[in-house]
Amino acid sequence: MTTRPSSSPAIEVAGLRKRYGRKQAVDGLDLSVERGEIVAILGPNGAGKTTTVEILEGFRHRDDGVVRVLGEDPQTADRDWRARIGVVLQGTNDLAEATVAELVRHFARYYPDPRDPDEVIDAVGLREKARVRARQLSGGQRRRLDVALGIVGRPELVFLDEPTTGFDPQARRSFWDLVEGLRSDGTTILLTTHYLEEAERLADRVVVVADGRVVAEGTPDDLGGRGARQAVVRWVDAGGTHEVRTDTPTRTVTELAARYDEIPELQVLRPTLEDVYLGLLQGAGAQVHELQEAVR
Ligand SMILES: Nc1ncnc2c1ncn2[C@@H]1O[C@H](COP(=O)(O)OP(=O)(O)OP(=O)(O)O)[C@@H](O)[C@H]1O
Repeated sequence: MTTRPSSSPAIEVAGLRKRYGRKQAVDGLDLSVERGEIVAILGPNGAGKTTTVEILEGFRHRDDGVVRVLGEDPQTADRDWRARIGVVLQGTNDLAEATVAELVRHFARYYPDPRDPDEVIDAVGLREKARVRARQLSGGQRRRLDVALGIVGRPELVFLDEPTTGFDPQARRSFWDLVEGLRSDGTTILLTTHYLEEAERLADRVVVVADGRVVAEGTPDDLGGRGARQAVVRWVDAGGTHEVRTDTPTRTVTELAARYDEIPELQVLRPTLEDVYLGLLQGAGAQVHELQEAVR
């Protein structure tokens, strides 16, 4: 095993490609994740997120591109490497007869320096269910068990593919607290999600993927570039509806207040991450369309 300085990125991907038959699922994807960083991959259904994550986990072979995960190529990495990675598998069906506590303890034994299984069960909110068989858990509880099994080995890097799908709002919030806890332990996390609120709450950086490529990236506040989150001041008078985009909405409103006794139908709106994200996808769709037109 080659050892690399721990200052090298946790994940480095350049020009990643993967095709299934005629479907180009991943089409020249570049990605870098620093140690200790939490990165969220957002993208519509079929964008190539799961394929990318499975390649990084070493479960799928790529067609092309360079991939380094904790300094190793996942395609050829050994068991020591695998012990440093936390993979949250979806459904442990073959072990469904075992209880939650048995499963977490069993998985812990595979690792050289595992977390305390009871603490992990507490952290994922399954203390009350510790003696319950896996097959008797609800969908959301099952998912939390999957997460427990993914983190009990104290991995340096955790992959979470749509971790809170099927969670009720309370379970989602406690899961977010769990991820915050992993962050403070210095764990690097790559997660995919369809919940913008989840990305906004957890991620240091958001990467938007569409058609197998990165179309935008940035912190949740900066995504879409300067201006994407500018406030919109809107009001209506005899001349119709007026809109001003501005970084200084207070100043705009103060100026308007001098003009009107009461500013008619005043609204100050700030685009959410969701607005920015949907705008980016529209932009990406338009670019792909132009490309297809150009090829015809
Ligand atoms: N094993 C497979 N065989 C053939 N096509 C596949 C296979 N896995 C994925 N695909 C196709 O590749 C594309 C990318 O799929 P992928 O699951 O990576 O997307 P995703 O971004 O994770 O989507 P979702 O948000 O729905 O989970 C899709 O068009 C999908 O239908």
